[in-house]
Amino acid sequence: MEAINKVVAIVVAAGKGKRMGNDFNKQYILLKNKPIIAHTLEVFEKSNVIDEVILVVGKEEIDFNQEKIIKRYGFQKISKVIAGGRERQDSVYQGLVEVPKDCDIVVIHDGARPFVKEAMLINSIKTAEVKGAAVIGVPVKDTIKKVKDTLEVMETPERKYLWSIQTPQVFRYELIRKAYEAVIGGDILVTDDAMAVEMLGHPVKIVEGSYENIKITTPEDLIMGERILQKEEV
Ligand SMILES: Nc1ccn([C@@H]2O[C@H](COP(=O)(O)OP(=O)(O)OP(=O)(O)O)[C@@H](O)[C@H]2O)c(=O)n1
Ligand SMILES: C[C@](O)(CO)[C@H](O)COP(=O)(O)O
Repeated sequence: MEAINKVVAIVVAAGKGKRMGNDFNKQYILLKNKPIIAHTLEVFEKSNVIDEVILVVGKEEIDFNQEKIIKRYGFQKISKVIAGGRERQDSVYQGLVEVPKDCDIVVIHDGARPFVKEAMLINSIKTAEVKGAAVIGVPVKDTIKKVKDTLEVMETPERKYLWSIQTPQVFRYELIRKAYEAVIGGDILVTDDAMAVEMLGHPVKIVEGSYENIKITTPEDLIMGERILQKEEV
């Protein structure tokens, strides 16, 4: 196993938050009086295994993030705040382009997942050091069906093989850069980072995470988020 020098995190927060239904980016909604994105960045700031953070935000939100998030909460590890792209994959790619050359491991994380834990970072980084690619996930609890556009069921995959995938998703830098170079500009939309790596034919290992590592997507998730924070305070 090669020695690890530098671990860089790319936190993507350049989405529009359409499913939340507000006229502003959902990442700035307050949970316990703090913006969602600040909760997320705090975990990376305090982490012992993250050296540097690249924050990817909407083009018009760069100044806001510098002033109201980074300065306001005193984040020191954020080396760059850059503009994202149209799709999540474009935002991740913009981040990858900015990763310094001496980086060995890249940790990609959704800004909208504020309940990421240090243990998830440690375990996924350790696994990616050995395997090249590791993603956090949990076994699905519901039965999942593959359906047609008409909502007619096509098949029911065996549940024991189905996992719900979250972020962080962690990779050796050369591997994820190569995987994204192959995807960007093409027709395929990858819905997570591992999918780009899988398309290269490289194996990806799942590291078990937590059902609380939710992505804040719709208004119900805010209620769940407040509950999770309340529980953590006790
Ligand atoms: N062009 C995009 C789209 C998404 N993201 C980020 O990717 C993460 C996961 O995306 P999602 O939850 O879908 O966020 P939005 O795209 O903002 O939500 P919606 O699809 O409801 O508009 C979020 O942290 C989001 O900010 C991004 O950086 N750039
Ligand atoms: C990357 C991801 O969070 C893994 O679950 C998810 O696929 C992002 O999807 P979105 O539609 O961009 O929120």
